[in-house]
Amino acid sequence: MAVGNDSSSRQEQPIQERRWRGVQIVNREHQRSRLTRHWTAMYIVCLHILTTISKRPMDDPSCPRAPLVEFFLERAGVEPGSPARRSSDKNKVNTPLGPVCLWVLILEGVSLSPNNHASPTGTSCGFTCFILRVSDDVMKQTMEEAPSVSQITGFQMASPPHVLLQGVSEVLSSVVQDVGLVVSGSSSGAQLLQELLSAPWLSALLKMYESLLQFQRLKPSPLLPCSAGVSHEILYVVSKVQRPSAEARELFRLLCSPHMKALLWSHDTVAQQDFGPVLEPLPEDLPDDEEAVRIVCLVKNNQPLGATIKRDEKTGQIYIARVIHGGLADRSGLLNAGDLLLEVNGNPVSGLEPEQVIKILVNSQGTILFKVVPNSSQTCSSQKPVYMRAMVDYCPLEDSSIPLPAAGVSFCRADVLEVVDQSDGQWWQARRLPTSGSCAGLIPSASNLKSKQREQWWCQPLQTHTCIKPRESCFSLLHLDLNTSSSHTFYLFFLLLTVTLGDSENGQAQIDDPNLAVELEDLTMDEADAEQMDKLYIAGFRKSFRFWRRSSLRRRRQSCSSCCPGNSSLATPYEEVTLFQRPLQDTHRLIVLVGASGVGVNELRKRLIRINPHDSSDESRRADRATYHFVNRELFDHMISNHRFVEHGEHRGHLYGTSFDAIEEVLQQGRICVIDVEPRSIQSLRIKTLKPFVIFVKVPNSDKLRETRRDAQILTKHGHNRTFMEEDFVELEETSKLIEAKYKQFFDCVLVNENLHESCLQLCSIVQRAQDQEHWVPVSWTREDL
Ligand SMILES: Nc1ncnc2c1ncn2[C@@H]1O[C@H](COP(=O)(O)OP(=O)(O)OP(=O)(O)O)[C@@H](O)[C@H]1O
Repeated sequence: MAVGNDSSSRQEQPIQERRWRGVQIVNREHQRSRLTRHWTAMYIVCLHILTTISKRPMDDPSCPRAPLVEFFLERAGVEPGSPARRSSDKNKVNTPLGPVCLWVLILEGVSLSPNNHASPTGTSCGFTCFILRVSDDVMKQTMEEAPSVSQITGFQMASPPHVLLQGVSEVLSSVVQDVGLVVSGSSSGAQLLQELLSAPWLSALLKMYESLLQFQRLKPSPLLPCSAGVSHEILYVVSKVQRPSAEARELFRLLCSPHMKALLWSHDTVAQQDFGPVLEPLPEDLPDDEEAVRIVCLVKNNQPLGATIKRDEKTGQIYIARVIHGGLADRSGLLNAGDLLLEVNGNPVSGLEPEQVIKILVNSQGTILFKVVPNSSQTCSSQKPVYMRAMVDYCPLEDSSIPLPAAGVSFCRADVLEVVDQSDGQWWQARRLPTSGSCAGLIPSASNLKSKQREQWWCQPLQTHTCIKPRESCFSLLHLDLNTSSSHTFYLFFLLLTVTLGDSENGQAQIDDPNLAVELEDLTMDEADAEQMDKLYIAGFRKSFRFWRRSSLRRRRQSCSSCCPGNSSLATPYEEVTLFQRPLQDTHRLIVLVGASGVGVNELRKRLIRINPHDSSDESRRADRATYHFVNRELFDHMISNHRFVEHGEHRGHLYGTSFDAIEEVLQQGRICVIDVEPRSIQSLRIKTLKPFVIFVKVPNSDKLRETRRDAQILTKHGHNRTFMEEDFVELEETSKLIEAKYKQFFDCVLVNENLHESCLQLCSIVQRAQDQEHWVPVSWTREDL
């Protein structure tokens, strides 16, 4: 250690003597006691300063510690940059520079261990307090009783024995011993002492001491934390101002308010806490294949844990089977599928049945501690959500195979599901839209759902298949066709109804699309035949077609498509969908109306046409007359075999149909095409080029139905109109229910036809929204490659 500047005498004199040469002159008794008092006073001054400022950071330029350290080191004869300045140097404490080093250590926030080992723990606060206390005792002794060196030496004996503080006592006693030695030694340092006492640094120190004492008096506690202390300082300063400004007064008022005081106090209290747990560093020689165990602590609240477990039947070990997206376990980010579960709340779980583990979990209160071995092959699953339209209904509570019924998501047909995880082949994780919470749930995967449906189908009691027609009726149908094939009266009836909407007749409805089309009906056949047919049949075609539909629907009421595993809902339990909004330059979406016969589909469509604002145009005139295409039987058959009909049928020997070509033609003209079809035809219309928007016209409740249709006319099975009877209402309600039950998954919108006028306005608005707003459509309609 380099000490002092006196290089010439350094060789001969012991370090101790050189260090304390300034006090070696004092050898008389009175001088000794005076000296002792002064040194003690200096100690007290310094220790007060240290106590006050020891909480301030060393690199704070406003902190007086740095110059203080410099000062003490200089006085001690330590050269700048010498090892003595490194406070963490353990060996410096017991050297003759002990007191200086002690100060330096304290100044730099270093505490001493009982073995005088300096360690940079930064917890010197209590330590300096102790010194202050001891120093007060010392001051009392020295100033009032003028104690001798030996008395001072003895203070450490009087101090409370405290193992942690012994090191401090020893250091202090060594200082006193040093002083005692130099005092008893022969020296002529009176002059030096005088210089020392009259030195400007000492007066500066005393001034600091006084200021600090004043500051100390302002503070409620010697360890007042920072911001509260600053606030007190400000208050003190403001209170001394003669004529405080309005801002100063406001500041004073604010700082005096109990809320602000409490806030600052809370801040300081929290800021002083050391919240981070100090963990042992990992041993460096840890083998690479060492299994790291993770301790996961979750606080149980009202929501479920959001994870399922499984047992490896071979090893008996319990694994996390899946973590539910958005659930408690998922949000913690600490539990993953495939993690090996070792303990739950200290209970080893290996070998237990999953039910037993669940019991432990259920019985746990508050905090649950898991000990897991993380799944090393865990791949970060960042699956993009996929949106699926449910084509079937599902209720987890009725499904005994679901791993966690409480985590199951129930859904009905037409619901859109946000599928967030498909990593498990059997159980996906999804949210039903619009979602109410962030937590996903379990739904059966498509393959799982299909196999469930198949199982269900096989379990059903054997039923007569109404879909299989007796041979006889097939022949009779054929007979009919053959009968009529010889004549020219085989007609293809293109029924296309398209409307242009705008100001309604009474000005209540408006759709600003001039392209919304009118009813379009064309007749194509030989001029002469066409003229003849026009006279004979046009008035009846529409009615006949409706009648055919009506009777065919009745025949199919007992459809067995639901009991056949090959039907569409079994083939695709989910349909992937995406949000789609028609680009302005694209053709309009086809509007499809479906509903039970007699519910008012025809009436609504007709009214839709009538509120067409372009009444001066050709289109409105054409709206009043049907347009038919007449073709010969050969072409009709050809079109059937090429699936060019949306639907086709026969009534009284005539063949009718609605063709795709005609629909596309209307759409290509930039018009909106509105058609009404049998519900079973919806599926054939669901193609990319048409992008149909399906509106289900539903019956109102029983009372309203009977009330509103009191004067309405219904088409009977004999083909004539009459007022509604009770049996018609019953049939209408039943059919409506059946259609909804069977085709709900295809409906984009449901319109309850209660009040005719209001329903019509609603329909206008729905048609407009279908064209202008975003809706879920099958992804296949939006993909370029398909
Ligand atoms: N909301 C309503 N209030 C009162 N009467 C209505 C309402 N909707 C329709 N009607 C009347 O009910 C009768 C049957 O309506 P419409 O002919 O439109 O039925 P439909 O569904 O087209 O049946 P079909 O296909 O068998 O012709 C008509 O007289 C019609 O005016």
